[in-house]
Amino acid sequence: MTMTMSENATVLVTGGAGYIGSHMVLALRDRGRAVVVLDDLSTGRRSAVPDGVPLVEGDVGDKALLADTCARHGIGSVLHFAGSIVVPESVERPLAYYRNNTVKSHALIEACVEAGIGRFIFSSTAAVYGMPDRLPIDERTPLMPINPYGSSKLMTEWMLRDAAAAYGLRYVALRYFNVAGADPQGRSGQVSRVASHLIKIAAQTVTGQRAELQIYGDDYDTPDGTCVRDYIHVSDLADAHVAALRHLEAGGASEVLNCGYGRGYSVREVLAMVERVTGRPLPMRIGPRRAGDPPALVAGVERIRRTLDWTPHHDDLETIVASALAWEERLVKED
Ligand SMILES: NC(=O)c1ccc[n+]([C@@H]2O[C@H](COP(=O)([O-])OP(=O)(O)OC[C@H]3O[C@@H](n4cnc5c(N)ncnc54)[C@H](O)[C@@H]3O)[C@@H](O)[C@H]2O)c1
Ligand SMILES: O=c1ccn([C@@H]2O[C@H](COP(=O)(O)OP(=O)(O)O[C@H]3O[C@H](CO)[C@@H](O)[C@H](O)[C@H]3O)[C@@H](O)[C@H]2O)c(=O)[nH]1
Repeated sequence: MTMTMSENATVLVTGGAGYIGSHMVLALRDRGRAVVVLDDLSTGRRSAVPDGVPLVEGDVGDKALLADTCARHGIGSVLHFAGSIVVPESVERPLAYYRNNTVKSHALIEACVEAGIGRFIFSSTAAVYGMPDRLPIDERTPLMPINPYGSSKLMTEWMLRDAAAAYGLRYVALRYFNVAGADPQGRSGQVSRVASHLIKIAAQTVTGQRAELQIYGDDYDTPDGTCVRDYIHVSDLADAHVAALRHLEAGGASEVLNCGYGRGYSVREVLAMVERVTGRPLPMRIGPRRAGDPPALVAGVERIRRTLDWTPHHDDLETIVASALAWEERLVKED
């Protein structure tokens, strides 16, 4: 397949040494695209950036570095993953979250406008919806984040909306639901030890790094009393970004799109799958509810299916869980 001019331009992936960003780099490289990573390695790892991919080690809020990087590498599109992601930490340190997620995104968007970079893809989150009472959650659902993390992301969506109107930038904001799993070829996965995500914690428990797992509440108004989430495989999520990039490169309009499968699994269902994959009981107990957990979050996916040429390939809880466990086992062996 021949590439168009815009497909020849290098893609800047901020946060490309992190969990989702590293899968993004793989997805782009697998398609022969030129990629540069900008990451301060605060939670990411140098080893997550494949050989041959330039890593600019620095801060996404550093405008001089951004201008230099964009000019030096001939950047045509920016995929913005860099940020702080731990919801309870955002409650304790809100200003740090607004600085890292909102203020630094402002610097990046401004640098793109100044450099004439017209395509931008942003990692947003289902946390912008807060506690919606109707499922599935479509993109017209009122935006009422209930924590600074969600607010910091929503403010970035708004900056993009307004910058697009004023300066002609085109963007896609993808509101991820629950991202999980690892590269099917075992090239990357979730590396951070300070994990709060259910499937990562289950994998740490299976590999003996934790004695047991706690279910945060079994008295929710859901079929089995535990919270329901829409788990999307990280490689399908990366492919959705590739589709979003193609959409923008083909001249498509700015879009805000949910990114999930449109199906929910309860915490108990996820843990039962972990037990099925390992063939062993998982040490667990019921604990109190975790503050700020909505009972159920399931993506309305009509808009993304209509807008992007995106076909998920790993829409299967067993695949998600098995790939996360395989990655965790590999991490433990390496240590
Ligand atoms: N993991 C999820 O379930 C989930 C859900 C919704 C949205 N998101 C969003 O996806 C993005 C990636 O999340 P992740 O799970 O890969 O997290 P991660 O912590 O693994 O990756 C974030 C990366 O950004 C880098 N970074 C952070 N601040 C930076 C800065 N100021 N300058 C340069 N680099 C910086 C980190 O070193 C890390 O490599 C985030 O923006 C997050 O808000 C994640
Ligand atoms: O040890 C654990 C960890 C989690 N859970 C539960 O598992 C569910 C999923 O939790 P988690 O994996 O932490 O994800 P969420 O809290 O749903 O948040 C994720 O998904 C959101 C979008 O849905 C994103 O905005 C967030 O960034 C991302 O962390 C929740 O009901 C938790 O209470 C447990 O019961 N025990």
